[in-house]
Amino acid sequence: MGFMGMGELGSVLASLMFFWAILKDHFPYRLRLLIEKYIEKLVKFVCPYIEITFHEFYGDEYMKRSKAFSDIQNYLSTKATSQASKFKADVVKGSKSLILTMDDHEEVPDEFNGVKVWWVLHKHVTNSKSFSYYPDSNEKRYFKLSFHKIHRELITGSYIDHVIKEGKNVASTNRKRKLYSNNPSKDWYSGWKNSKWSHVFFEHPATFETLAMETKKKDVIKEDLKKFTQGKDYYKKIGKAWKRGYLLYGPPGTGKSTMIAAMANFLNYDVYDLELTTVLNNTELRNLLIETSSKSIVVIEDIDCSLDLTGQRVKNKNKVEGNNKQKTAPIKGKEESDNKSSEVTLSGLLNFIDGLWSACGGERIIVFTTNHVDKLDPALIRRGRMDKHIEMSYCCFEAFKVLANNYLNIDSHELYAKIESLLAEINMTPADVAENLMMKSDEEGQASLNVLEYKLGLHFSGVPNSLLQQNESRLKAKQALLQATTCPFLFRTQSSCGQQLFKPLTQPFDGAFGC
Ligand SMILES: Nc1ncnc2c1ncn2[C@@H]1O[C@H](COP(=O)(O)OP(=O)(O)OP(=O)(O)O)[C@@H](O)[C@H]1O
Ligand SMILES: [Mg+2]
Repeated sequence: MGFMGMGELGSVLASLMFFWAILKDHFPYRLRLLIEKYIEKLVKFVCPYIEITFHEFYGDEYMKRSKAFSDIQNYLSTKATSQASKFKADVVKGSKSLILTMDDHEEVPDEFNGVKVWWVLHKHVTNSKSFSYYPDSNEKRYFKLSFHKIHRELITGSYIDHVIKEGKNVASTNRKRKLYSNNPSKDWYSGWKNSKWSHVFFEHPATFETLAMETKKKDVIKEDLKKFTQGKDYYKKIGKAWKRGYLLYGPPGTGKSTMIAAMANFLNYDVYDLELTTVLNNTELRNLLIETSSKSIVVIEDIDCSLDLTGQRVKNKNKVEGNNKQKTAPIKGKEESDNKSSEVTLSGLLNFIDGLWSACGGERIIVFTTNHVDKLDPALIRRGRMDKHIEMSYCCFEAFKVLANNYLNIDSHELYAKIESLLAEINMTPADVAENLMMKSDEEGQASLNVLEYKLGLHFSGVPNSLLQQNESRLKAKQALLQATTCPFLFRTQSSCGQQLFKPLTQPFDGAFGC
């Protein structure tokens, strides 16, 4: 017999209970207890279903919201949309979108390993006059899970765990991610709460799809990240802390910071942007890192600039040898006005990377970026500390195609062959290419009104200074490339407008080159 078939019996019992609730005060106390005992037995006998309740709050005065309740709520929000007919829409703080949850008393069925269960959200209103910190303490909500008693083991053993785990997953994909930056230690205890990190919501749009890089290289990185996130048991088995270090290196404008944003978006992790120049010593560093949460990327940008990592060991050695009690000041040009020098050392950083900090569990990725990989102490970047070294290099043709697709929405163009050969010849960063392909929105607006203005909108940002130092033939090649990369923009604009608003430029203007 299905659960719904039990419905009639259930309603008979419910009516019985209803009348009992009205009449019970007229019965003597002992008789009342006896009747209640038999009613309970009767219910158990005719109804082979078990019910488990999960209350929203627990505790008497200092009520705490139950984590299990919110996990179940999240889990059921995915089921409710396909199964229930009445919903409640909620804007949950820190969540990306509106969350649909089942309405009160709405029943949502679910199935697990072929076993059917039913969830209902109930509301219980009490007339209690007791004082509580919870504003709506007279209204108590709880989920009721019903299932056949022959499945007791399966449901209590694995189904509830499954619900809680899935609920947590839903919460983590729904929540808005955060970008944290470390505060100077003098501000840590100034407010009413501990504030080592301050945060904003992380809304960087970069993804691996929009990242200009060879597809193969991107796939390797994505695979590596995926393996890491799924590797909890593996890391436990081999006795290593669950962390992974990446070193991104390459010239400015090759997409190192963009790659970090793409990683964070891919993994759905928070980002901790650690500014080492404001960290005074290793203890502060440790305190900061201990407060990072699991599922996060800790980023230290431009390590070669923020710490004199190469010289640190030598300096320390000199200090010991010369018995010099003076403090080393490894950070270059830092906080002179503050009159405090940072004592963060290479070994402090290494110890943390090596796993003392990671002992507080949770999956963490640490990313270092640098423009000068050759400047770094080999001890810092040896394998095992930085598990993966990723070179971000100048724009290759494949990367150019990604950018052209992002910015101009085109997959091919007659100029592509020319661009390909030019890119093989000269070094141009993806940032340079992107700048040339980008429509400047202000000018774009005016463009629809005035063709001449529109032409100015095509004006790309001049020739970089570094070019002037290059020899003449390379300069020419670069100019030709700038010209070629800009042309698809002209062509696209013509076709998308449906009519020829303007002819492709024939005259160079403002140092730029016409097609
Ligand atoms: N590989 C890339 N894919 C897509 N866009 C890129 C790429 N590289 C650079 N860009 C564009 O150039 C801009 C600058 O790139 P980004 O800040 O990531 O460079 P960087 O390598 O971190 O430079 P720096 O070393 O100066 O910090 C980005 O906003 C992005 O629009
Ligand atoms: Mg950067």
